[in-house]
Amino acid sequence: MTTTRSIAFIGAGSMAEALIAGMTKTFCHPTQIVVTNRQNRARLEELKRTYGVHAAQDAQRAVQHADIVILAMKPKDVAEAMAAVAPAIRPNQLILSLLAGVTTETIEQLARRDVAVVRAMPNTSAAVGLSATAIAGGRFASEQHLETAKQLFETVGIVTIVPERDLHAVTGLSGSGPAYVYYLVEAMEKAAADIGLERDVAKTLILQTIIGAAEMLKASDKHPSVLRREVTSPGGTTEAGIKVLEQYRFQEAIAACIRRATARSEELGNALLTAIAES
Ligand SMILES: NC(=O)C1=CN([C@@H]2O[C@H](COP(=O)(O)OP(=O)(O)OC[C@H]3O[C@@H](n4cnc5c(N)ncnc54)[C@H](O)[C@@H]3O)[C@@H](O)[C@H]2O)C=CC1
Ligand SMILES: O=C(O)[C@@H]1CCC=N1
Repeated sequence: MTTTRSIAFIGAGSMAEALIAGMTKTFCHPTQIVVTNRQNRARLEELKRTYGVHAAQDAQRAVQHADIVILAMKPKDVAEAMAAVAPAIRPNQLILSLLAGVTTETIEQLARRDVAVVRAMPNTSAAVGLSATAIAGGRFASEQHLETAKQLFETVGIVTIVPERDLHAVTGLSGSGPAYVYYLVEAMEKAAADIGLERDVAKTLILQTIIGAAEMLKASDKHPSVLRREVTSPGGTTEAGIKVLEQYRFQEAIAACIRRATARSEELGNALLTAIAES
């Protein structure tokens, strides 16, 4: 656990909380973190009570004293947030952006100075130490900055360094990915109720099925299609079920979903650029 760094969060929503929950276990002491937010004082108090972090109303002051500034507001809110804190940003700080679709170049522009920016795309499984995070460095980010960001996100899961152009695809795949899995579980729970299984029994079985399948994927070198075939007895139940998924073009639906989420990431970045140009 590091003892030297102080970290300021701008934005105190679900992603900030997921990161705080993970980081305070191994990366830093809760008192090294200060959380700021727009308006919602009750939310700050809640995070303070739950994790022992500091909470502050004055974002500029929080940024002034931070080594690492984590941007955790929605992309549409970043221009306003950065306008408020930009005067306090120092060249030796590291700005870590979690924002979907927003490039490091845009963040540098909003910071109004040559500052190290690392763009990260974690996911909410950070809350249980299992995020799949990808990071990319901006123009002024050194290897050391990337290493610091890597260490930070490694406390909440696995980290991979990618070229920045890949981050839109990462966002559509693993940033949004937990939601796709939850959607599958929702569908399985509804189906279980329809076929008459008791809710708690179904929930336990579904959860263990998901965990078991994930562990199998991790433990074996086999392609998912091979693992699927191992479940599928000729003329059996799985074959009958999978045929229905094929009729509903399940794989096409997933591909279209990930393509659309990836495109949306680009749109979010472009919409912000348009808003900045018009302001
Ligand atoms: N939720 C997720 O699964 C993931 C989210 N992200 C990114 O993380 C960022 C945050 O997402 P969530 O936590 O889901 O959003 P959220 O809506 O839960 O939280 C955003 C927070 O920012 C605050 N905020 C808004 N304007 C502000 C301002 N001007 N100054 C300070 N704080 C301000 C809001 O009050 C809110 O507490 C987004 O940019 C998103 O793209 C990245 C990976 C995964
Ligand atoms: O839905 C979103 O825009 C954010 C980015 C990735 C996950 N949640």
